[in-house]
Amino acid sequence: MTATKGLEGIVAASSSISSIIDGVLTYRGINIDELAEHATFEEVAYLLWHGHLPTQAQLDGLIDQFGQYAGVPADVIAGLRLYPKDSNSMAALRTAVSSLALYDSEANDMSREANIRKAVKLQAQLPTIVAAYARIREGKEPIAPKKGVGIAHNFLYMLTGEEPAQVAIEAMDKALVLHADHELNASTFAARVTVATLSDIYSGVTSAIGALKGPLHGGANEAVMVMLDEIGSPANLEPYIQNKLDNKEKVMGFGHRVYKNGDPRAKHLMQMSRQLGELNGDMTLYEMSIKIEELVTGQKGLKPNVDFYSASCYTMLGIPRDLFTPIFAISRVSGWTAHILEQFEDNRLIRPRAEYVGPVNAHYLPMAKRA
Ligand SMILES: CC(=O)SCCNC(=O)CCNC(=O)[C@H](O)C(C)(C)COP(=O)(O)OP(=O)(O)OC[C@H]1O[C@@H](n2cnc3c(N)ncnc32)[C@H](O)[C@@H]1OP(=O)(O)O
Ligand SMILES: O=C([O-])CC(=O)C(=O)O
Repeated sequence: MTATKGLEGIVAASSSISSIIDGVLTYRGINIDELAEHATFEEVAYLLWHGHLPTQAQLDGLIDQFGQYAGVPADVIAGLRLYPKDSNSMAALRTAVSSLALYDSEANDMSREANIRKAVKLQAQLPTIVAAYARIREGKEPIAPKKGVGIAHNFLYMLTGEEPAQVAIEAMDKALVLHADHELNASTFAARVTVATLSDIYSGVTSAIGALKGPLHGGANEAVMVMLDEIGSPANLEPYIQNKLDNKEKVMGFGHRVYKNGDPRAKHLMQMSRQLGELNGDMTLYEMSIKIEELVTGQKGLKPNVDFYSASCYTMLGIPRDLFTPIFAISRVSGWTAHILEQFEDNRLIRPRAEYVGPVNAHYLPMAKRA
């Protein structure tokens, strides 16, 4: 038995949710470029869960359900108030999502109907939790969700307490569409491994949030902004990046396990970054990002991934950098739950083998004989 480090190239599940074939990403067979152009996030969530785009009535029904479920149990909000104010925002989200199960009477109901309902609940409640935690740690009161508006609109509203500009809603909505699913990425795999033991959907999503948090995965979007902040001004950019490249340090937001010729989502985020810069009348972050891409791609051949331009976009939308990865989770919970539902449909325990490289023929030593 020989291990493949990082399971590179291993096909570990069959799925009909999203595909990456020859560098083209589709959700249920629809090219991401078409969805980024035309679809709302609510349509995409429906598509991922049900396998087809919703009719108007189905879409209205889903938005109604989001309105019905977006409130978070008072005890979960009370819990957020107890977390240390400087908690990592993904750790706070992971803890709060895990606690949601305690207040859901159907948390352990494994029927498909209950699981679909819980997927919709989780999708509705994650934005409420992220916005509430962001406000609580600043000493502000959480804002109750609105009914009848989309996830992007509601999230921005709950974060600021103000009616968001249409352009901000559209940008956030497109970002959510672009992040919704991505085949067997690490967090989705974590979710599938967890529920393949026939554990519940809350456990699966909690595992997924833990996996998304890391800087080699979703946490890279925050790390990109840390890097842009460290660079500070365009004059420092070239020496900063050159130093990283010379020292073989990773430049966050570049490279990908599957895409070697570029991530098809990055161009949409790059365009959004440019447009937001134009609207704000400040092109600094966009131009710095373009320059970093020129240097890293020019010298290493590495292309930006989904996390690179999302960092400048979210910053230009006025979002604090440690909410970038929680926003990724707000979108990806649609994909995680679609994969959990798919796993339950044809489940088998996921239990690979390890190549043993430890000592052999070792023996128990009495305490007195140990060094
Ligand atoms: C939503 C997402 O999860 S998208 C990915 C987000 N993560 C990041 O942006 C973090 C930065 N990128 C990386 O760490 C990697 O490219 C990953 C984790 C995305 C993919 O990792 P892997 O497929 O395991 O590639 P691996 O890390 O082995 O890299 C292969 C080579 O490219 C180099 N490399 C890969 N990414 C980068 C990078 N961002 N900057 C500099 N060098 C890099 C590695 O150092 C390695 O070089 P070597 O062969 O000389 O040792
Ligand atoms: O697929 C991956 O490995 C990471 C990624 O881009 C995503 O999860 O969106």
